[in-house]
Amino acid sequence: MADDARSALASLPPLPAAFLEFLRENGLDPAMYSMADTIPRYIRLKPGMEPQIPEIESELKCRLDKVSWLPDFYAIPPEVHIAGSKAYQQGKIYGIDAASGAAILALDVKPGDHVLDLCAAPGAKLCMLADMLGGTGSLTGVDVAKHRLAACRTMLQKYSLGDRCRLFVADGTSFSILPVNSSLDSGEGSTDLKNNGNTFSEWTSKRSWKDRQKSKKAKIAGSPQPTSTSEPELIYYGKHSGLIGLRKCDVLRPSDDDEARSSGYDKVLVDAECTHDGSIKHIQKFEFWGWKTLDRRVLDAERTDDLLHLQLRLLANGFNLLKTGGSLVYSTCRLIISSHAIPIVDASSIVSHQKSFCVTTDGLPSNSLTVAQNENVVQQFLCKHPSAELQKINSADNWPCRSGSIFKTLRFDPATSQTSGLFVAKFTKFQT
Ligand SMILES: C[S@@+](CC[C@H](N)C(=O)[O-])C[C@H]1O[C@@H](n2cnc3c(N)ncnc32)[C@H](O)[C@@H]1O
Repeated sequence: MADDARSALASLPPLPAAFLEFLRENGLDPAMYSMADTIPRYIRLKPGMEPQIPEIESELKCRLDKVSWLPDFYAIPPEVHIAGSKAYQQGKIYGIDAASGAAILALDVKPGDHVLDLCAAPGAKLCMLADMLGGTGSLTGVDVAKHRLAACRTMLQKYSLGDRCRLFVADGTSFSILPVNSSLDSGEGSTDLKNNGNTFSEWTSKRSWKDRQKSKKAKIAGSPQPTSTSEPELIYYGKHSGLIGLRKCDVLRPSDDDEARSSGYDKVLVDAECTHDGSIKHIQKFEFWGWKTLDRRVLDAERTDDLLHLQLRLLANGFNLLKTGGSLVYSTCRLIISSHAIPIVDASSIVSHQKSFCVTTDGLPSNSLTVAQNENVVQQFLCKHPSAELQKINSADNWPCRSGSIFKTLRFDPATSQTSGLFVAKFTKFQT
């Protein structure tokens, strides 16, 4: 252990034995948990705001250090808060970790793409996706938590990025609405748009009587989260999202896998739900919450295993909605925790249809739970989806990350990348 790390570890309150054991089993250095204070905070500058850097620096009272490997990203000291600043309130900057920015770049969004963000809230990545699309294509954000998705809506509007977006409260494991099909007859621009409630008219935040009744009922019933069988709820769509003038029944029609292969999304992001507790900054919060809650909130086997299955189902459904030739990026916070490793699938059974697949131990213990929760999800997914292939992330050559245990996957380690840490895998769908 380096001297810096040792002295940083000495300044930490004692970590509970169960957690130290977990770290040991996973080949993780406890010193990483003292690092959160030294990892910079990252902001992304809205394109076109570069001339305003001196003004932003003087307002935040710190230098904006350009991140050489990531366009429009700047590092600032971790203690600087941006939320109270004018630059933030006026939508010139937003906070997003550099590794998250890399996951978006990995998607390689092109003008005109139809993009799906299946776990969109609170929306930093969604905003970056909208920026990359500019005034082209379409962006669909989905999240199961309505209040979190409402925060996305606020963000899109604040940064004037919502024009081509639509936001659905829905369960991402079963969401099946495809991008707006250009063959549908849109009445946009027509003078006699019939607003009879069956077609989309311009979006308004005012809710209809029917919607208000529905949410009243939901409140009485305790506002249940959408389940895989509930209908998706559209809570926002932009002026140029292509919906205006279309019949609701056409747009909201569930699709099947065959249809998605030809008319699905060009790009899909599955930034899956994780415990969050794996990120260094989150683990540090237990210092304040009390280490006793760590067992219940992080190391609880049932909860974390449920999460693993959720990640797999989100990935599988995101892939179903991808069109042939399209790309999907799957990302999770790097260190997610389960008390039961899913058995590693025999690589030879995958090699038969995944020639590029290759497992290396990569310095991690073979029973590593971080591997179980990241690479194993990828492995299990590849086993079940013969039309999926891992893709090399070309832009990653200059990134401060390393290969994951599966060839072509990436890991951003906090210590070496100076980010909060992320696991990233990119897939493409080919014709079977
Ligand atoms: C890691 S966060 C996503 C962060 C987001 N991509 C961003 O950049 O701000 C994971 C999100 O997944 C959502 N989620 C959890 N289960 C889901 C499900 N079944 N369907 C859709 N979203 C889900 C959570 O509500 C949470 O907002």
